[in-house]
Amino acid sequence: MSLQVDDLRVHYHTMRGSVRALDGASFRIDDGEIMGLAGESGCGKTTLGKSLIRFDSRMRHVGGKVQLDGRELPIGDDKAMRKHRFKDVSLIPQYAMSAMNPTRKIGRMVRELLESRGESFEEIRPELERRVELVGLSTDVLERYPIELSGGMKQRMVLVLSTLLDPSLLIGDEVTSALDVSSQKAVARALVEFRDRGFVRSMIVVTHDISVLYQIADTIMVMYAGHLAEKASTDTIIEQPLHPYTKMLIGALPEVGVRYEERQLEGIPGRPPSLLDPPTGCRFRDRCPLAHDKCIETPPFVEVAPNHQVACWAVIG
Ligand SMILES: Nc1ncnc2c1ncn2[C@@H]1O[C@H](COP(=O)(O)OP(=O)(O)OP(=O)(O)O)[C@@H](O)[C@H]1O
Repeated sequence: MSLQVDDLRVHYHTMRGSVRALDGASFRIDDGEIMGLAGESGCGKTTLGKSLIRFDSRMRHVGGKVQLDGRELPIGDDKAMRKHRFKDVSLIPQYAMSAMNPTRKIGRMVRELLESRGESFEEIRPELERRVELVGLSTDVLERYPIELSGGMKQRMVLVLSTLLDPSLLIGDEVTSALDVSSQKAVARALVEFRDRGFVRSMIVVTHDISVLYQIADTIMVMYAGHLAEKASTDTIIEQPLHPYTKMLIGALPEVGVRYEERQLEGIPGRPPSLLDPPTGCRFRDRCPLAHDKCIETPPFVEVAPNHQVACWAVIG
């Protein structure tokens, strides 16, 4: 098993109080697994991804633990995490391609990054060039400035860079967003290829866009308002989702073959609760057509079939 997360709680401290962005997440990712992380904006996807690599100044590790390849990751300890970043766990943050330093040629940027980690650029260069070509770029890109590359080229370069030291886990946050469809496909293909070649053991791909996950993810985990709702194989999530919220989310995607009778769920009124003061129990209950008395208690995330977990009282009984 690659990643094991137990009861992870991450909150943001703000002037108005604690934002309970991730409130008790437990799941695992197997070796070789590409897990898509889906859910509406603000449900905590980025918080989960970031918490596995770097806390920002407002984030607090309130509880829970994370193990990668059987060893605990000191996620709340910025200094202790330093030796794991890039080598064991790597992140492609949202808007990574726009964050590339415009004043540095790409090759120089890679050199600086490697040297800051105590690695030799010259030793790694042949492998770097091989991977640059593998993602369909010419090695000339190393002599170019980021501004000279298209969005899709930059994103493939960011993928090469973030996986150069063969991390065990790669977290990609909206890596295909803001790209045209053919660039999206090229980046998605590169992600799968990198996993297949063992450049990275497992991946979390964070996106709003379930159709991207349909192409590349082995499993999909759905979040709702800081809680996990459901995790299963991609086919199961698309074709036989159990959680009412997953059904609603998938109902917005008729093109991936979802049954029409479920599309009515798209129209569920209401909005997710504020995470500053979330209700007790199931956070979806105010919008849920199946809500009943029991839902004032928080449903556990239970394995209802092999590799299929759901947190819903109407499903688990
Ligand atoms: N730095 C921060 N300070 C305070 N609250 C934050 C901060 N970052 C995120 N949040 C809050 O935490 C919750 C989860 O946000 P997060 O960005 O993890 O969601 P998300 O699902 O990734 O959303 P999106 O898809 O829009 O990126 C939201 O309520 C958000 O407002």
